[in-house]
Amino acid sequence: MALISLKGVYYTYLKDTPLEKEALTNVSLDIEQGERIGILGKTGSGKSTLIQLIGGLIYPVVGEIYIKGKEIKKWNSKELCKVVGIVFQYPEYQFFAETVFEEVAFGPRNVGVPEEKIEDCVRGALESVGLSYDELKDRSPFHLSGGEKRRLAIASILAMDPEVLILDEPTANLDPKGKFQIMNYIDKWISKNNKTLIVVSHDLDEIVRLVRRVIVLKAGSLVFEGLSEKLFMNYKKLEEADLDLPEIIKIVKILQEKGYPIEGAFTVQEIVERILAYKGYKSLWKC
Ligand SMILES: Nc1ncnc2c1ncn2[C@@H]1O[C@H](COP(=O)(O)OP(=O)(O)OP(=O)(O)O)[C@@H](O)[C@H]1O
Repeated sequence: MALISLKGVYYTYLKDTPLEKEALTNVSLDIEQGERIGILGKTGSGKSTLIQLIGGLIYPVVGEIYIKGKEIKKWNSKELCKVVGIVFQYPEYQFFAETVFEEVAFGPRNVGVPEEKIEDCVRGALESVGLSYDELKDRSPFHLSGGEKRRLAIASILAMDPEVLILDEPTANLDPKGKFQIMNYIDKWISKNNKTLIVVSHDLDEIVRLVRRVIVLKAGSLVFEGLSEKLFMNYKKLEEADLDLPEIIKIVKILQEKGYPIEGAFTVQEIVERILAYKGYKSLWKC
């Protein structure tokens, strides 16, 4: 039994009004415990709608969603928060507490973690994202740097120890160092705790660093599902979905168009090896 299962899901905003908009069309998807999956798609393709459905914030108009085998409408919202934790886009805009401690403590208190365990919970969550409990606990969340704010927002979800962590554009608007730190901390937390990860992005470069399996949405429909390596050689799916090609895929595309035999090469090393062999040069790695 999959941890999360979507069966023929449709979702329509403002149904039966002149502004009716079908945001998802017949989406079926299984996500297993411990899996890391990326959701790619350009703006308006239905990514946020999909994660709101998985988080039980909205319900399918047609189709069903099962979390741990139980139909999503049958879940109590607090219980579901312990299973699915969502970090929305620009989560720092939703800070409300006066101190970092209170910001992180809100979630675990809300899902019923006993008061005597809250301090450990907050400390552990902050440390998971590289923030010092002792230095920051009494500071205002609003006075942190951009990267620290984003890490704090992620910590406030980690503090609930969800089985599935969903991140919507986790590194949007961060500098390269901030992006790297966030991806690193998420990677470690997921591996150490054997959690399930769903990352939403329009940036394949970012997604493939965290996940192996990718789905691509185009105008609410699932147009690709498979390992990221497959998407790598199948870049037309990305072009079809109007997504920017990552630099490495642009190179693959040029080489393929020029007739280099790189079919089946998935890494930069494999591609270079193929070109060297084709040109009659020795391997850089095997000599
Ligand atoms: N509350 C709403 N009312 C009406 N239409 C909506 C609403 N929310 C989203 N939509 C529409 O549904 C479609 C899917 O939106 P969604 O936010 O899921 O896309 P997305 O892929 O997450 O986009 P982005 O990358 O910009 O966040 C879009 O056409 C959007 O305009």
